[in-house]
Amino acid sequence: MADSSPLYLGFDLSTQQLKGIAVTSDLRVSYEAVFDFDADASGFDITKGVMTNEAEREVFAPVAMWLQAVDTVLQSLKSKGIDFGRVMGLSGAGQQHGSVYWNKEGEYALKNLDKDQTLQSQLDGAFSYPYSPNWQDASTQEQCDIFDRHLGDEAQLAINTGSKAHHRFTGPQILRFRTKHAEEYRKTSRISLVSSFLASIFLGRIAPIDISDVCGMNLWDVQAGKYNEKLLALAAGTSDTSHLRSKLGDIPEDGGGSFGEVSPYFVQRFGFNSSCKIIPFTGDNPSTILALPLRPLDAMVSLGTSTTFLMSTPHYKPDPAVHFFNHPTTPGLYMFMLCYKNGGLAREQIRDSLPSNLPDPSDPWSLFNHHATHTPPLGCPTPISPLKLALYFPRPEIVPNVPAGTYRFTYTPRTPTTPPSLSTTTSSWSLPQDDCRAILESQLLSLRLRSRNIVAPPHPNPHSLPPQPRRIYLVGGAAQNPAIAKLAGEILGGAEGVYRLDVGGNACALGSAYKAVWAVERGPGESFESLIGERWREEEFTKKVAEGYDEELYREYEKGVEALEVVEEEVLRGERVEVGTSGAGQVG
Ligand SMILES: Nc1ncnc2c1ncn2[C@@H]1O[C@H](COP(=O)(O)OP(=O)(O)O)[C@@H](O)[C@H]1O
Ligand SMILES: O=C(CO)[C@@H](O)[C@H](O)COP(=O)(O)O
Repeated sequence: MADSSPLYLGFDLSTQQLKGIAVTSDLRVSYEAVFDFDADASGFDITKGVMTNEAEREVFAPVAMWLQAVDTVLQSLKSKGIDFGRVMGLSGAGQQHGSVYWNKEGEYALKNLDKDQTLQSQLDGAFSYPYSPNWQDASTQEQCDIFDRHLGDEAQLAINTGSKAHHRFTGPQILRFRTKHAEEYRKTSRISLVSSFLASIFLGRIAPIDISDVCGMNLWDVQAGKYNEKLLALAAGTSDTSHLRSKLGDIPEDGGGSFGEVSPYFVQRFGFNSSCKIIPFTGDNPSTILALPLRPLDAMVSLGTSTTFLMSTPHYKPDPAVHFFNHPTTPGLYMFMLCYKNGGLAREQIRDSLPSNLPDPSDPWSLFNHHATHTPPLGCPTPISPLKLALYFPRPEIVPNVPAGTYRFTYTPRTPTTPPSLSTTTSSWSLPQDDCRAILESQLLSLRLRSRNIVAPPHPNPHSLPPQPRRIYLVGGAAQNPAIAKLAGEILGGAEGVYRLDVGGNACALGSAYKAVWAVERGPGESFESLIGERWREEEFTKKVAEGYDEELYREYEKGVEALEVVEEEVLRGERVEVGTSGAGQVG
């Protein structure tokens, strides 16, 4: 007899792919499909999922490509045998901050889709602007300066909206769009985030922006739970904010409340159950923390195109160096985040600079990993050698906010009798092999430096350990890499070890599918943590991939944290630094 038990779908519209995943009520993955933009999209001049205009530091993606991806991922799930009639709820996630500009005709077209035609062919003209600014965009420094000043200073903006102004945040992006593309802005009837854009496609009308993802705009007053009128007026260019407000729409507070049933287009074209509920789609990072019942002091490190460090916390401690968002499901909780632009692609660049003879021809990372694990910590062959530390930023970085470049240093830590010294000479470096450990170290040391306050446990510290996460969960493409897992434990600690989510697929899409399970099956007042926590099987769904805290190494890396602070100050000062995009010898 055919299986008629419920299924729940989750999607992840990230930088390089659209992923779809189906899970059962007991949280097991039953179907998965991926559409890789570079490999599978046709008709778009993209690289790594995006287009660029270097002159203006713009990075953007064609919206029509995402429509092509939705059709294809659904076809692919169907060809794998999924019965969409079993799907009782669906949710999803989008790369954060990106905005989609709809026109009036688009809103009409969305409500009147013909089952015999593709989404792309029917919605190609639905947008007043065909591109979505990508989170890697760095074109809005001028607008960020204005945003940071608007409430007083960047600390005040962070207190109000959870973050200081960032290039990629939607408020500064809308301000630039309104002035640079005035005619397109005038023709814009609605503005979606990437997450609410994807929800709109499934809903057949414009879906509201989600309560967590709205915090990635520099427009939402997190504690007041409403748009900040002054910031809205700044983005709108007028004290009458009603037009921008209606373009953005209202924000429902309940991350689990249904928007309504799936659009008839999907019922007729793919055989969806007409009572399948559309659950608010959130940002890819908020969705990632829903891939497991994360406890306070557990941390997730997402190693995708970007690197993000994520925690769920009841404490709102905004600061210009970090981000706070509303938690996607649970009022009273927040998501703490650090985000770096130069994650996976920067690591790939170093991997690709190595000779091509791999120790394991089936693993393109094998030589990189060999060097990363056979180079001593901080590149120090003896306890008295200077440390090697470098920043690798093929794109302008977020934290610290510095231009693209490779910045290599040697550093001698302070002693009781001598001051520290920093040098830009790289004569002691063996290149490119020393870069392999150095890139992982500087990326992880930055996470340690900036999460110090948030991982500090309440007193008294039960383990008497230095501040560090309890468990570290690695997710994203590079979570498969054993060298990265090992160094994550050595540098970040992890009192209970380093784990990888082992449910298959992709944590972000999985988190969305779990959100749909919770939203549809929850009892009155039942929290996400409680429902998912009861069905979760930690031993089966996760795998320990590294030991975590090692007292000696952890202490050793305190020198690395000290060195990183000095190096970042130096690079921010920019006095002795020549900026380039790759290669050795670009520093002073
Ligand atoms: N074994 C590996 N070691 C290191 N990096 C890897 C490995 N496998 C995949 N990656 C990296 O993962 C990245 C893609 O991760 P993914 O989470 O799918 O990205 P996104 O969600 O940003 O599209 C790629 O940039 C690739 O370099
Ligand atoms: O900008 C951020 C978070 O603030 C990024 O994390 C994006 O949300 C996209 O991430 P990936 O495509 O790497 O998953």
